[in-house]
Amino acid sequence: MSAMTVDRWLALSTGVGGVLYVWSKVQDYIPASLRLYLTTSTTKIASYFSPYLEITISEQGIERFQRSEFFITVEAYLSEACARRARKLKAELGKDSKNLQVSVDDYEEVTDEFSGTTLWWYASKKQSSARSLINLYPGQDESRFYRVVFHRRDRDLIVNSYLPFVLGEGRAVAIKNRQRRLFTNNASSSWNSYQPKSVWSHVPFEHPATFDTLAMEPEQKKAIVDDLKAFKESKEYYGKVGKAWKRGYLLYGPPGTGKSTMIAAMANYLDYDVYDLELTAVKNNTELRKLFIETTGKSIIVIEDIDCSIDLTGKRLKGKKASADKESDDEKSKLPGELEKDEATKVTLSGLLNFIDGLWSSCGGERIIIFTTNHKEKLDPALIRRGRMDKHIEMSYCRFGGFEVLAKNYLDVVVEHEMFSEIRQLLEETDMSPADVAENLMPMSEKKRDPGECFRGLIEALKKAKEDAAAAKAKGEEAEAEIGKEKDTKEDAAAAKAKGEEAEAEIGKEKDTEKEKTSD
Ligand SMILES: Nc1ncnc2c1ncn2[C@@H]1O[C@H](COP(=O)(O)OP(=O)(O)OP(=O)(O)O)[C@@H](O)[C@H]1O
Ligand SMILES: [Mg+2]
Repeated sequence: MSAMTVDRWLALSTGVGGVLYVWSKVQDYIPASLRLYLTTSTTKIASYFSPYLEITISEQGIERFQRSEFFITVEAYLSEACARRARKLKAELGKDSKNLQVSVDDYEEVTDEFSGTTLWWYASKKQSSARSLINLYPGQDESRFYRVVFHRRDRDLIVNSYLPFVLGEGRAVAIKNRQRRLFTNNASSSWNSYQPKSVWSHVPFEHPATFDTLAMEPEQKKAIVDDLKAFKESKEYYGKVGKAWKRGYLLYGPPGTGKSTMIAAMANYLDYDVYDLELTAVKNNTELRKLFIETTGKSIIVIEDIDCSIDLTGKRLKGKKASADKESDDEKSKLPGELEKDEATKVTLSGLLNFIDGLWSSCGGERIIIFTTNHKEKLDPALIRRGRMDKHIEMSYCRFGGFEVLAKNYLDVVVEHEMFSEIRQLLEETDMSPADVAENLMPMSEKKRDPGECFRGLIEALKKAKEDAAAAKAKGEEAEAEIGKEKDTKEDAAAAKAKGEEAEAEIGKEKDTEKEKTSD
């Protein structure tokens, strides 16, 4: 069948393009009952004679006021794959309100090819059957849809291969075009049961950190990037071995060593959203589960300072048990409000473990979970064992490798500077966080952006930090010696006391023997 004949068929039988446009204009002047009759009758007659089938994808999602994911995906697919062939396009402000997104306009027909078959897509809208008196949003009364038309003989091909293909491609385009987001959990008092997504609020994620700007020893950095790359590309592998497609990282180290910066760099590298989970705002395990279920794939879920967020250590929990009696005495002295507060805060270690393993498996994949802590030793081993936290990354003080990155970032110094050898030496001997080193390399005024000046300042700061550390160490040793001395004195006193008691007992015994003798 020639393209002309097909077009005529389509115009006659399915009412595409211009026909629909004219219909949309005149239908408001026709009484509703007649309009319905005309629509259904023409559709019935047309479909009886037509060798073509059509599939409609409606914009209305399952939830009220929610757009169907399939509709959004088709929109993304068409704007990428077919918009070039359309003559009528529409432009909207896309992500971060900076980019223009161009898509196919309503009533404009575009063709697509798949496995040697031609299909026709067009977008249109129909009046919603339930008209309301008050419209809160523009266009609320209209329901938009996409319709694809194809020959009957291609039914299986379209349903089983083409539509899944459109779904896959559309998702990839939607992810590429989306504005990445940083989510934070809302307090449960503000959750809305009609809007499941209300458990998280979000802002655009625009952290500029990348692995290029992260100060770290190059080999360690490369190992992390390789690990992330392998994870991203291992969908099939995870499926083959029967594991959920997720990975856990524990970032530990002193303050200011770049743990939060590393998370931002990871998100930028993987092109993922970030869910920053504030555990102290979560009342119990049920809330935790709900929060998790509302996260999407291609995301990093972060719990910062895990040791401070929740009482997680086995030791502390055991200690709690032992002192249960004492606690119940304490509770008596608590105010009613305080008791309620304790009752409400019930996220437990096992709840958190379920959050990490149990639900992961049933909620789709491509998620990374990251815990950060300043004190790895305080964490329960169950929480950070391999399989839960697959990779433990130590973020440590700045050494020369990290410094070189900072010198390049902050001062554009890429070649060896005369002061580098002294800085290298000092960095090996002194523990200074990358945050502090960076502070010294960041001149506040444009005029002072002289590398030599900044490096001199850094050397001074490093020397001072070294002296301070030595002084603190000396003080610590002194204090230890003092404690040792006290200990010795105490031990001596205890020994003398014991000796005295022994001697007394001896004298007592002797006296008793003498008494026995005189009584004999
Ligand atoms: N390794 C690093 N590379 C680049 N910049 C860093 C690095 N570490 C720290 N910084 C700088 O110092 C600042 C603080 O770092 P960051 O918040 O990542 O530290 P942190 O380890 O998360 O600290 P905390 O334990 O207090 O949360 C950042 O804004 C960043 O500019
Ligand atoms: Mg941090």
